[in-house]
Order: sequence, then structure tokens, then C-alpha cells
Amino acid sequence: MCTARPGWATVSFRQPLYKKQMQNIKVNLIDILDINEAKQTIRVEPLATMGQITAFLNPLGWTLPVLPELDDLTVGGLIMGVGIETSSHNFGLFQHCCVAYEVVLADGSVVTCSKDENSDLFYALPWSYGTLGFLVSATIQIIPAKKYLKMEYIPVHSKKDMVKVFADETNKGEENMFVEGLVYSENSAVIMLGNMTDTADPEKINPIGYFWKPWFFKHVEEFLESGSAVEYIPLRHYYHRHSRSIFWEIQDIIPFGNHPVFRYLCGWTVPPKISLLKLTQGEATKQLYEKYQIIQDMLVPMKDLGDALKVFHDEIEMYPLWLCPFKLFNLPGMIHPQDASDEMYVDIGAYGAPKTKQYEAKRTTRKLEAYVSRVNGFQMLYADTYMTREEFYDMFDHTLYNKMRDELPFCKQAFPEVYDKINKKVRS
Ligand SMILES: Cc1cc2nc3c(=O)[nH]c(=O)nc-3n(C[C@H](O)[C@H](O)[C@H](O)COP(=O)(O)OP(=O)(O)OC[C@H]3O[C@@H](n4cnc5c(N)ncnc54)[C@H](O)[C@@H]3O)c2cc1C
Ligand SMILES: NC(=O)C1=CN([C@@H]2O[C@H](COP(=O)(O)OP(=O)(O)OC[C@H]3O[C@@H](n4cnc5c(N)ncnc54)[C@H](OP(=O)(O)O)[C@@H]3O)[C@@H](O)[C@H]2O)C=CC1
Ligand SMILES: CC(C)=CCC[C@@H](C)[C@H]1CC[C@@]2(C)C3=C(CC[C@]12C)[C@@]1(C)CC[C@H](O)C(C)(C)[C@@H]1CC3
Repeated sequence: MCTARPGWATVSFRQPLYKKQMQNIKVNLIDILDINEAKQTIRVEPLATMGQITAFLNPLGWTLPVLPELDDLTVGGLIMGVGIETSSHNFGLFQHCCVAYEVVLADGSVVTCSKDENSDLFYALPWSYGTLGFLVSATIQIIPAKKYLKMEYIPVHSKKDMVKVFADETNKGEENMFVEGLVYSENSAVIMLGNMTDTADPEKINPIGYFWKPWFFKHVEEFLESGSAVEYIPLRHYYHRHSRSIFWEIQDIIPFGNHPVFRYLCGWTVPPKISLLKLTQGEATKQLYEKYQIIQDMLVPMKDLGDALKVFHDEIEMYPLWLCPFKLFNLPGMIHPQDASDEMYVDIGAYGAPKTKQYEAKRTTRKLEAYVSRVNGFQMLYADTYMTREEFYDMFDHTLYNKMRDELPFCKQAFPEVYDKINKKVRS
């Protein structure tokens, strides 16, 4: 069994072919159920999207601690897969902000789990890609929101500074609520530090989300020339800062999209919905993307960041790269740190056309995967993975997951293994 959500609707790179072979179960649950301000939690159904949740929560003065930035990402997808945002160095991944899940198991029973109740299931669900049961609701922690984000842009012009400033600012913990890096070349990057505030210098308010505003990654690039600066960004504009330019993928889809004439006249017509692009793209576009584009997020320990950037440069030489720190808590489940304590990691996101001559999708991705696995890192699985089953078991700890599959009634008969939903052969 799998959910009946059509492949084109998902914010993943490929269409899942397995949906044609498996029994499709409709889980059309789209609503925000309730908010408990005393307990600081919100209960939502799995198809509630990030855009829908910020629109609901922010006006009430609340927000999610980790709010992945593309509007169409769903709660179900982010829990059963993974969700990350620039506040993850304090709060962990999306799953770490969840307090309880309500799941329908293969035998039809409904189970609630949390860290104190059915805790094995609670820790086994993230990264299980819908192979333990169907999520029907999630209770998520909420935190107070403020009107603006005070954003400090720090340009750096050497690899050493890039790694040092990024790691140092991340390690300051709650002093920086949000930390993000955009790497523009081997030796240049802009590190961004954000903190929420209710008061702002009116001259420095920049509502970056309006359709006539430059794409966010282009705006940030300007600070490399103009030097450090501070801006106040309305909170919701910050959260969805990469939505309008789909990170930087839009420049390959609408190359003139950042031209002021286009922005002022037609800016309101973009971005195209990712689901519309997926639904309408033909076989030729699909193959071109496979051959000429890399779309990968690799999660590596912070201590290996300098080394990892070199590997990315040698293999793909593609910029901008997205840097997003996150704390990996020492908890049971598919991913955990190597030692018995929490560890700081960083997500390196590469989206675009590689510049190296030797780039070849499968060979290069396999090299990156092998490197990431060697340093006890992880690959995000919405993207193409070329790992073999054994390599996949090496990267992700299946101990708790296998235990749950043995224990839960009819689980093994009803659901495939994670690998059988994410490997390249079952996605087109
Ligand atoms: C991603 C996404 C998010 C949405 N978020 C919201 C939201 O926050 N609030 C909201 O009111 N609507 C939401 N909708 C649903 C959309 O607004 C409904 O299609 C609309 O409410 C239908 O109104 P209608 O008068 O055409 O009624 P009909 O389509 O005739 O629907 C009748 C009833 O069924 C419910 N319904 C419609 N579609 C679905 C569905 N797919 N699953 C479960 N129940 C459904 C409606 O809410 C209504 O009560 C969302 C839809 C999607 C795809
Ligand atoms: N900043 C970030 O964190 C970003 C994250 N992403 C990635 O995008 C993906 C999320 O995209 P989205 O479109 O929301 O989700 P998807 O529809 O792609 O779902 C992802 C997985 O979760 C499973 N799943 C979803 N809902 C349920 C449910 N109710 N019960 C059981 N299993 C469920 C799906 O199972 P099935 O196949 O059966 O439908 C699928 O295997 C994640 O993998 C995430 O890592 C992408 C961009 C940014
Ligand atoms: C952890 C983080 C921040 C991940 C961000 C990943 C995004 C950059 C990815 C997620 C979905 C994604 C793979 C997608 C595409 C670009 C990169 C996206 C947006 C596009 C739009 C590229 C063009 C393609 O023809 C097609 C439409 C299939 C995909 C759809 C998904």
C-alpha cells in the first residue's frame, strides 16, 4: 500500500512509479485541526501545507520552530521524509518539533505515539516514507512569532572564513535564531543571521516576497560587493524567501524572470506551481534534467564542511550552494550521530547545472554518496539516489525500523521497505 497522492503533486524530484503497482489509499486530510495556546501545540492533518500553516499561525502570533520554506511542502511528507530549515541548529529537524503522531496501521487500528507512549514507533516513523503506517494527524510544537526578522548579511571572501564564520555563528545557539549560507563560488559566500523582532528601523524594512522584488538569491549576492548590512524582513516573507525563485531553479526555467521589466509587469504570474511543472513536463525535459542538472541535499557533520565543499567543487563546481545547519539529536531512529551525544550537521544543497567536464549524473552522484556515507552523513531522499540496497543500509540505521516492521501487525505484507520506494528504479 501507499498513499493515493499523485506523483505530480509531491515536492519530490521524480514521479513515483510504485504508485501504479501498489494499492493506493486515499488520505485526503487537508486541515488544521486545532491550536492549543496553553500547551503551545497545533494539531494538523498530513496534507496541511507549510504555506497554509504560516498563513494561519503567523497572524495569531505563533509559528512553527522549523518551517521548511517551499509553500507546498506537506506535514506528512516532511515527517515521513525529512524537513529542515535555517532554525534547525537550535530545534533539530521538522520531526524533532513533533510531539505526537496518530497513525493508521496495516490492520486498520489507530495508534497514537509520542516519546512516552509507543515510543519505538514514534522514533521509527521519520524517514520511513510511509512504510510503517498512514499518518492521519500530527501534534507539533509552536513558538511565539514576531513581526519581522532582523537579518544580518555577512559576506566572506575566503574558504577559511566561510567555514569558520558559518560554524562559529551556528555554535552560538539561540543567539542566532536562524543561520543560513549561500555559497557563490569556491571562495565567496554570504552568511545570514536572523532573529525575530517586533520593532524595526522603518528605513531598513525590506518586504522581499513581493512579486516585483528581485529574486532572493540575487539580492543576497549583491552583499558580496556592497559589504555587511542589516535588513528587517516581514516574517512570512522570510519563511518563503526561496519560494518565488524555487531556490535558483527558476533561472533555468524563466531566464529573464529577474529582469525589472518582467518583474513589474509579469512578476505576479510566477513562480509556476512545482506540481504544474511536474504534471506538464514531457519525457524530453525529464531526460534533460537527469543529464544536465544535479539536485541533491547532502547532510554532513559540520566538522567536515570544509572538506565536503572541496569534494562538491571538484565533482560539480556548481554555485550557488545552500548551507543550512542542523542539530542531529542523539535519539533512536534511521539517522543519529556516530557518538552518543548530539552533533551539529550541515545540509549542503546543490541545485542546478554542474560545470565540471567529467560530470555524469550516475557516476558523480555515486561519488558524492560514497563520500557522504564515509563521513557518517546522509542523503535527502526526495532526490535521485543511486545507492545499492547495501549502501543504503550502511547510510541509514535500520535497527529500530526493522524491529517495528517485525512487531507491527501485517506491516511487512502491506508495505514495501523504504529502499523500494526511493531507489532510482521505482521513480521516473
Ligand atoms: C493542499 C490543499 C489545501 C487545502 N486547504 C484548505 C483549507 O485550509 N481549508 C479549507 O477549507 N479547504 C482547503 N482545501 C480544500 C479546498 O479549499 C476545498 O476544495 C474547498 O473547501 C472546496 O469547497 P467547495 O465549496 O468546492 O466544496 P466541495 O469540493 O464540494 O467539498 C465539500 C466538502 O468537502 C471538503 N473537501 C474538499 N476537498 C477535500 C479533500 N481533498 N479532502 C477532504 N475534504 C475535502 C470541503 O472542505 C467541504 O467541507 C485545500 C485543498 C488542497 C488541495
Ligand atoms: N526544506 C526542506 O526540508 C525540503 C524538503 N523536501 C523534501 O520533500 C519531501 C516532502 O514533499 P511532500 O510533497 O510534502 O511529500 P511527498 O508526497 O513527497 O511524501 C514523502 C513521503 O512521505 C510519505 N507520506 C506522505 N504523507 C503520508 C501519510 N499521511 N502517511 C504515510 N506516509 C506519508 C509518502 O508516501 P507515499 O509514497 O505512499 O505517498 C512519501 O514516501 C520530503 O521528502 C522532504 O524531504 C523538499 C524541499 C525542501
Ligand atoms: C532541503 C531543501 C531546501 C531542498 C530544496 C529542494 C528543491 C530545490 C527541490 C525540491 C523539488 C525539486 C526537486 C523540483 C524541481 C527543482 C528543485 C526542487 C524544487 C523542479 C521544479 C525542476 C524542474 C523539473 O522539470 C521538475 C518540474 C520535475 C522539478 C520538480 C521538483
